[in-house]
Amino acid sequence: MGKSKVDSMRPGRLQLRSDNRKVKDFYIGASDNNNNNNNENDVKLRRHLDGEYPTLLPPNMELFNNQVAGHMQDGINLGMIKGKNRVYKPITKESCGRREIGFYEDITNSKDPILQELKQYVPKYYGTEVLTVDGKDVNYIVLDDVTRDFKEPCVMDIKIGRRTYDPLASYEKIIKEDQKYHETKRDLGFCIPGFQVFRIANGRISKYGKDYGKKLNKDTVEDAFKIFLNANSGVSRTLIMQLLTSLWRIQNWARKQRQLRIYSSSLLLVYDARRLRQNLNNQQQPNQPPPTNELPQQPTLKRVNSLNRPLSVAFPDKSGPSRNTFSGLLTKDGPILGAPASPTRIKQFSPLPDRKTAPPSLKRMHSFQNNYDKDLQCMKTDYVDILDQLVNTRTNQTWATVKMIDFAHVFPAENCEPDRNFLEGVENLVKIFEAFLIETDPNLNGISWNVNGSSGMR
Ligand SMILES: Nc1ncnc2c1ncn2[C@@H]1O[C@H](COP(=O)(O)OP(=O)(O)OP(=O)(O)O)[C@@H](O)[C@H]1O
Ligand SMILES: O=P(O)(O)O[C@@H]1[C@H](O)[C@H](O)[C@@H](OP(=O)(O)O)[C@H](OP(=O)(O)O)[C@H]1O
Repeated sequence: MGKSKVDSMRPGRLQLRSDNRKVKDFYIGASDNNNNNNNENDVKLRRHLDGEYPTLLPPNMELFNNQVAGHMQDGINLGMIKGKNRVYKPITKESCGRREIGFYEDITNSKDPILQELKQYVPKYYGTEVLTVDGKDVNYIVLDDVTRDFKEPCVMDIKIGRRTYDPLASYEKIIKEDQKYHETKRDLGFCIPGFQVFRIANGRISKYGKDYGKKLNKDTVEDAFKIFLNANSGVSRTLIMQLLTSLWRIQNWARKQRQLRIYSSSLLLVYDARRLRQNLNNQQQPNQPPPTNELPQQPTLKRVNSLNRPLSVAFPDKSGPSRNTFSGLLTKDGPILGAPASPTRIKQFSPLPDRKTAPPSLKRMHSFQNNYDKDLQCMKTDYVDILDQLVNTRTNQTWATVKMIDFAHVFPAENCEPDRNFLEGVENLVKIFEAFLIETDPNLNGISWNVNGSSGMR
């Protein structure tokens, strides 16, 4: 397929345009296909490993610690940089940069409903910016940091597709790509180039790189997911359900879309281990009676942790479309997405106290004024607590989500078929997470996950 054919514009189709903001001076990494200066790179790498190659970044910028895959800042390649709440992705290959910028700008401006829906599944795009790094001007794509709200961000990069090269790939590139992550790509249509997890037990971070991912196969991949989900500290069906809800939406979109071919892009699974820890702690202490010195009938917040309640209690994704909320109906072909559900709260509230049926403590008589002030103070504290939790409920309801990233190899479709290469990977991923949900449903078969991540009978 010729380049002009691939890049040609079609009415009503995604148009991949060239970027008119020129990069002043490309910083070419060692992994660039056109790059032959290996000696120079070896020297740079050695200097970097010896600590002699500090990266000079613009003020208020730092290397992005939560990057789990892709080209990393290592003295040879440029990696992701972080500014306030945003990440900066360097453009090191002109064609990849042009396609990725074209992709983000097209979905930003498009009126096509499919592309508009897609916006909800990708990080918000803030255009491009030239930054001076190590004395060189580099063009960066600026995106919302998907981990920005998380205290202990657990991040997994899952590269989608059995085929991870685009229609313009050279023969060498095709061979190189086909040899990597061979088993998981062949059997599952995706691979795991990297992930990081904050351990619930000790708060320490563990990072798993591409060497780990390249050894995985269809059986061991489950262990990788269980490590990522912190399964050895307990199973949070809330966590699985939140991730699955995002995955279902992406799957639903991928089943509908006909205009794009998405090669070598990733799904980024993210969650906050801090919130998982709270969730697991609450699960361990369900329905604890209130301390005896508390007012009876005090307004209480009951956290509903169990996912045994109807699946219609979907977890709305902050960025998710209300149109595509999970209807609660799960068929053999997957979930049915339906009309907007009424806003769902993870927490449920018991009725406010009926102060007319006042508890004994309210009837103390020695000083009306004294009692009144204390009671008022007590009520205020109660309501501040409720308000606080209500606010948190509204703003931080979702603490796990999935975003689509890396669009350097997106091409317009040449026929009206779905993108089977992309869809197949997403569907297999969904199946794995659905199986986790079923495996851990105490009402269905009483199976729980044991410490090393595999499942076993209780
Ligand atoms: N918007 C984002 N928010 C948070 N982290 C992100 C975001 N985009 C990318 N990342 C992090 O950076 C990593 C690399 O991103 P990306 O795949 O876009 O880069 P890349 O260098 O093109 O990768 P590759 O070498 O696979 O082509 C991801 O695995 C993820 O950890
Ligand atoms: O997971 P790995 O083993 O790091 O493999 C890399 C990964 O496939 C990247 O997507 C690719 O960059 P592009 O998407 O830009 O092609 C890079 O190609 P490269 O070596 O040609 O940079 C590969 O090396």
